[in-house]
Amino acid sequence: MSQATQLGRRAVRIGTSTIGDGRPVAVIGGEDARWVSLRGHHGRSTAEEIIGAARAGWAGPLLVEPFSAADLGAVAGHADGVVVGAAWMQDFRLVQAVARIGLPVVVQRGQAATLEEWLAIADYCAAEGNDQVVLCESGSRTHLGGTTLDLGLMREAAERSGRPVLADLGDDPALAAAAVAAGADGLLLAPDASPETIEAAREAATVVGAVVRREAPDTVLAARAAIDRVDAALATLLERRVGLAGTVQRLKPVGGFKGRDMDRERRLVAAMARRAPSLGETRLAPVMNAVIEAGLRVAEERIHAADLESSARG
Ligand SMILES: C=C(O[C@@H]1C=C(C(=O)O)C=C[C@H]1O)C(=O)O
Repeated sequence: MSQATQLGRRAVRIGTSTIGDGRPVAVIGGEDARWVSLRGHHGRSTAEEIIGAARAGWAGPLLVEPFSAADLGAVAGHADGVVVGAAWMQDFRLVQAVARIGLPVVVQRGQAATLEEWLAIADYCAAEGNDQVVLCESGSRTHLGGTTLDLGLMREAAERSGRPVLADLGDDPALAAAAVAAGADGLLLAPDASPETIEAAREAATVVGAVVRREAPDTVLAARAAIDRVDAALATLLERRVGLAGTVQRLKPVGGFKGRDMDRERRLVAAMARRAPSLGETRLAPVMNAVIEAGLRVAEERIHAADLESSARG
C-alpha cells in the first residue's frame, strides 16, 4: 500500500478514538479502546451485567461483540461500537440489526470468508445507512486446526474498500510489526490479553509505525504525539547504532577516538543526506558528528570497564 492510500483511507470514530486516515495505529484491547465479547459469557450473566462490568473500570471507548440480536438493546445503550464476530459474519439478520443501531461496526472476517464476502458485509451495513465500518482480519482456519492471519488479504481489503482495517492478533503480539507494516490502521488484541502482549503490540505500532506510515496530524497535540513516535523509533535505532559502532571499535586495529576515520564519516553523512534531503549534508554533518562522538565515548567506556574487569580477574 502506498502511504498516500493509507492517508486517504476514511476515518471511523469509536468514542474518543479515531481509526484510519493517517491517525496513529490504534491498539484495541489496549490503551485506545477496550472490547468485550458476550459470546463466552452467554447464559451465565446478562449483557447488561457484562457490559456494566467492562464499563466499571474503563471510561474510554468500549466495543462489544453481541452473542445475538437480543443483546443489542444493552449494546446500544452502553457501547461505543459493535464487533460482528468472525463466526457471525454471514448472519445477515444480525448484521442488519447491528448496522441499524448506528454505532460504528467492526466486521471480523469469517474463518472461511472470501474477500468479496467480507467486503459485501461492509456494503450491507452501508446499505442500512451505517457507513462507519472497520474491517478486521481475524485469520483463516488452517489444515492443522489453528488460524493464520492473512495480512495480504487485509491490505487488499483496505485498498479495495477505502475503509480502515484492523489485524486481530488475539493474545500473540508476534505479528504486530508485520501487521503495521502491511498497513493495519489498528491492532485488535484479545479482551484478556496480558499487559506484556499489549505493551509488545504498542511498541511495534510505535516503532514500525513511525518508519512505514505517514501521519496527518492537524493539531499541536497530535503533531507532538507523532513526533514522540518518530523519536521512539530514532532512540531505538540510536541504541542499536551505539552497539554496532562499539563492535567496530573492538574489531578494527586502532579503535576509539584514536582510530577515527573522517572519510568514512563523510561518506555515511552523504548517504544519509539522500534520505534526508530537507537537512542535506551541511546540516546533517554536525548531527551525525554528535551521534558518532557519543558512540565513541560509550565504546571507550565499555572497553575500559572490560579491561578493568579482566585485570581484576587476573
Ligand atoms: C564505527 C567506526 O569508527 C568510527 C565511528 C564511526 C561511526 O560511528 O559510524 C565512523 C567512523 C569512525 O570514525 C568505523 O570506523 O566504521
